[in-house]
Amino acid sequence: MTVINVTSEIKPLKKVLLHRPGRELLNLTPDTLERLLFDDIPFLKVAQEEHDAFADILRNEGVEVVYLEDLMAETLEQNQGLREQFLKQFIEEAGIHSERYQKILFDHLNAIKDNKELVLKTMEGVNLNELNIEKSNSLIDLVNSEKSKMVLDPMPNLYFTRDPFASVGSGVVLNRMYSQTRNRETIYSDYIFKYHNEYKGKIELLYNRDLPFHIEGGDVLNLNDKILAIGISQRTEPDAIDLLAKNIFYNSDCKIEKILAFDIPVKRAFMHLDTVFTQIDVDKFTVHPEILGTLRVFEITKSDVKDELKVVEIQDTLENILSTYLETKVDLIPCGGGDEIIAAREQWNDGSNTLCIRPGTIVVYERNDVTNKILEEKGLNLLVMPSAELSRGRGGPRCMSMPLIRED
Ligand SMILES: NC(=[NH2+])NCCC[C@H](N)C(=O)O
Repeated sequence: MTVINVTSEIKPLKKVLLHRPGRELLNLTPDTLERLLFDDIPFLKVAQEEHDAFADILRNEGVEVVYLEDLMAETLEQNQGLREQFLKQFIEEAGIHSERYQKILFDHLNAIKDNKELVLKTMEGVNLNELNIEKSNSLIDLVNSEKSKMVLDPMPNLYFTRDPFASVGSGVVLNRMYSQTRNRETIYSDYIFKYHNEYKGKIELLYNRDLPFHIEGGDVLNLNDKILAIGISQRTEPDAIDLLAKNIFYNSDCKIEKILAFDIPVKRAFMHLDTVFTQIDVDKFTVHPEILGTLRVFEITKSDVKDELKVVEIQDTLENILSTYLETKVDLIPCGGGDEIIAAREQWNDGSNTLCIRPGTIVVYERNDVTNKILEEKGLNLLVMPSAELSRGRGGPRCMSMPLIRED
């Protein structure tokens, strides 16, 4: 049975991984926004309603929706010994190194018997005021005079399931993330792929969270079964692409023969390649107009020498590059119709970050009405989702979804 199969951005979507935003969003504060990569504090109740509407849109289109929190809870359910290992690793990676606090946190979390509740709690984070700490005379306790303070950070970016790993063919690029705050997110996928009954022993890992260089799923686009596009961005280092390419070409069964590495500006509005363009039909993309000039792209293939790569630099427009590699003339539809103010505004709210369900049918945020109108005029079938709160995390429908299976 196929458990992962993604060889395109547009072939009919069959199964997708989401995370319903939870109480982790309640632990965002103005002081932590920047570190936790948010721009504002979403209203949880409405964010959840919007997210449920997203999931319903997908189900109505015949897509099977699975949730990260359920898969992780099932993983713990199926492997009774794993809970202790998971919690210890989780606490350590959260930066708790004092033995005493490790034990306090372990006992606190381990007391939650229901596995799903436990998983949700790890996502939410732990406040000092929940812990029954007898004040000792230790320096740490004396200095910690606050009453309400997060001792285990929340993971508010989890609802962007696009980023911790990427499905490529029947394999998985399991990422090392750019930021400390997101790196713990990949523990869940690591456990699911290694230990969940449905996945264990069946998934080839093309990259690994232990590797030193960072790469994120928002930068990985499956152009077709042979060509992968990857952004060189704030989130993805060239060194990671180099390692991934060598793994793919020389140490895996992956069918990818060519990687196109797109050099994009290192700034927040461009954080991943999928904030700059997404494919919406066989020959159509939505794009950020700022990327329409000449681009630098590196074509990476196998070299004649084993374990080495052949890299060729290309300088051309996005339109020419995509047309050449997809072997069809492509139409790039600029976000906001090309008007600079509208484009900047709608881009900020992920106007060019759409999720394609099948060629020509895409999920978009309601708030980007200028871009949406243009897309409709171009003949696209838009599935419009509410977006007032979810968009505050700076990610759109593509960021909020990880395809597990697309039809061939
Ligand atoms: N694939 C994406 N574009 N993801 C958007 C992620 C947004 C998230 N707040 C971050 O900064 O990491």
